[in-house]
Amino acid sequence: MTAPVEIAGLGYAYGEGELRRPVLRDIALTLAPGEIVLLTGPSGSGKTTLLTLIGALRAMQEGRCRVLGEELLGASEGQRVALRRRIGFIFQQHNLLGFLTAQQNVAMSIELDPATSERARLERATAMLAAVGLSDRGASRPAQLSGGQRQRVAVARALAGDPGLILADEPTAALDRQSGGEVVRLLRDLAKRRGVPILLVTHDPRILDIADRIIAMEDGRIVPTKQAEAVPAP
Ligand SMILES: Nc1ncnc2c1ncn2[C@@H]1O[C@H](COP(=O)(O)OP(=O)(O)OP(=O)(O)O)[C@@H](O)[C@H]1O
Repeated sequence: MTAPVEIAGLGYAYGEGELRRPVLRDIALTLAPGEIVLLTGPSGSGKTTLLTLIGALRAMQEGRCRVLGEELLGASEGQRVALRRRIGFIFQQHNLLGFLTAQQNVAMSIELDPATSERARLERATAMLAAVGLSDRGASRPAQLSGGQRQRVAVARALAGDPGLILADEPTAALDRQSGGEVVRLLRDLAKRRGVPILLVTHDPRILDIADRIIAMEDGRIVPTKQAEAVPAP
């Protein structure tokens, strides 16, 4: 069986001609089913760019990147859009729609196939909100919720589509310790119960302990982490 994410020799540059600036070089990374990998590193080291490439949010330039069985190098926009529907995205800015209720925001990510009635979608959204501890807030709009509650709605939305992979960019940065801990526990449960791998960009030292593996980036490359260096030889 192939891994949910397999990357080799990935490179990426912004700009063209004289303005061309490489920001990712020779990246290799594999995620196993259910694995939680934290991606750390200084600002500007390329973490978000890597996340958006894996999430098929931008077109690949160089190397191999196979995500949920799809090769992204040379993939069409249509193929990338189809793949994005199979990925749950959680960003620091939760990107909830302000004019929709929490329940409607979550229901949005449930595939619009003809077999799923609107009622079934809303019921599933309600169940997902209950799973993140917000069963009584389905009718609230984002502005009526706390930062932690909004981020939990974003988690419910990312999970509602039954994703094969979760990509999260600083999901706890704006949260206090308790809310951040809750969000992280929800993600860990999902990874372990359903075998969904999670790649999570973070600067938040409070959540390092959920990781199966921590990788660090520096200047566009993956570098050995202190933790890995600290592991004694067998
Ligand atoms: N759209 C863009 N056009 C040109 N350069 C960009 C663009 N987006 C990012 N960059 C540059 O690419 C480099 C990597 O940025 P990226 O956002 O991937 O880093 P990061 O590690 O996620 O940083 P941070 O931790 O601050 O979010 C930075 O030097 C950044 O200025």
